[in-house]
Amino acid sequence: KMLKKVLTLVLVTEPRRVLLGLKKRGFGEGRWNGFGGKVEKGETIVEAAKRELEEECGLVSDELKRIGLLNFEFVEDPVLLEVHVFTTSLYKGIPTESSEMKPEWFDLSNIPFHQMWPDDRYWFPLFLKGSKFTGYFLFQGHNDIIKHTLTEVDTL
Ligand SMILES: CNc1cc(N2CCOCC2)nc(N)n1
Repeated sequence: KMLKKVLTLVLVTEPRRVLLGLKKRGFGEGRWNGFGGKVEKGETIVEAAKRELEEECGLVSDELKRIGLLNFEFVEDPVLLEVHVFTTSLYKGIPTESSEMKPEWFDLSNIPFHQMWPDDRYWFPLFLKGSKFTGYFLFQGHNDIIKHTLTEVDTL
């Protein structure tokens, strides 16, 4: 039976831009991504998403919208990652570099997919057009997707 790790991912948007952070260490180091991480004991998934957003880039948001549920498996690792994806355009604060992330705004026509997790090429277009989605990605290492499913859904 697979061990499951519940994680969060928050994408902050402005009309023609999305805020991404360059991961400075640890899992996904060197890749641009939304903000997020682990769900601690005693907090809900949304509370964890809000906490990680503030810890990683200094933004506070009261209104996170659930847009996706992604499951990641790695051939050589028994832990399944269950990533809850959120987005918001309502926030307070200025994006600020942290020990974990260096934040930068990207024009929607210039997303740095070559420097992101490879699965993002699949689901980012659904996120950008406002769809909700569920997906599964089987990785070999951290760069190769050997199998995936991705479905647009009406409700998560
Ligand atoms: C494996 N592919 C992933 C993983 C991931 N994250 C895992 C760690 O927590 C934050 C989100 N995020 C993306 N875009 N792709």
